[in-house]
Amino acid sequence: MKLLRKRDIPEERYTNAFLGYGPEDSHFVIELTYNYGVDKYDIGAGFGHFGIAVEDVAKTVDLVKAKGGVVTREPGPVKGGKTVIAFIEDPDGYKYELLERGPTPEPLCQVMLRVGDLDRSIEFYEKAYGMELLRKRDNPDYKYTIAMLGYGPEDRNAVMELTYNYGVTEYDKGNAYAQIAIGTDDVYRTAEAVKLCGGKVTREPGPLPGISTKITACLDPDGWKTVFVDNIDFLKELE
Ligand SMILES: C[C@@H](O)C(=O)SC[C@H](NC(=O)CC[C@H](N)C(=O)O)C(=O)NCC(=O)O
Repeated sequence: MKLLRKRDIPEERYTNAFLGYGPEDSHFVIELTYNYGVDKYDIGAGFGHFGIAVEDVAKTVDLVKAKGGVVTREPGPVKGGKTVIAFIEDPDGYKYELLERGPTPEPLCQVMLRVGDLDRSIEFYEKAYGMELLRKRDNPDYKYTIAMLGYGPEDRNAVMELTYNYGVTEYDKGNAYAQIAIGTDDVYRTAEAVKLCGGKVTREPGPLPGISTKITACLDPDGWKTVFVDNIDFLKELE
């Protein structure tokens, strides 16, 4: 990944770094936050991983190992499937799944979150967030079902991978993973849609003090947070 932007907000005692495979106005990126003086977080059990598509998982794993990175699952076909995967862990314990695929404009391709009722989540992500259910796959041998949802095909866009483990309805979310951010043309309408679908709006829509970017924040049925950011305001912020 490339470091795209770093900003220090001393008055709020944190520093952000934005990393990804392409510019923030057209790519999914990871926002890492350092809160002054805090060097450890609890990742919890609900957050799964970020997915990165690579053309050769084994070669990537060798590179990760050569740089002293931690590999928690060696390359090989996913249990119950064919896709070659591996898992690596960053220095804070966040997991990254490497997925073997052809070339893609969006290598940073997934956020996996565990949910307690897959159909409830699918309905919410479709109706409140306007995502499309791209595929759903049950893996009875390993007692889980996944649903991929997003705004475009998986081979060219970052998607949400929601995982339901049979019989598990709740997860400890820890205090490390914060949120995904999604662009919207109208934060007010988005907040309305979320409320109509039974989601909880935790930050009413409106401009942020100081920078005037309009945002709204909400929780999905499992309590996973999403921040919606006005598309035009966001582009101005990047200027
Ligand atoms: C290719 C795509 O389908 C996957 O990579 S699925 C990855 C798979 N997911 C799970 O097992 C989810 C259920 C699990 N109990 C959880 O909550 O994480 C996976 O991680 N497989 C591991 C493996 O070694 O194959």
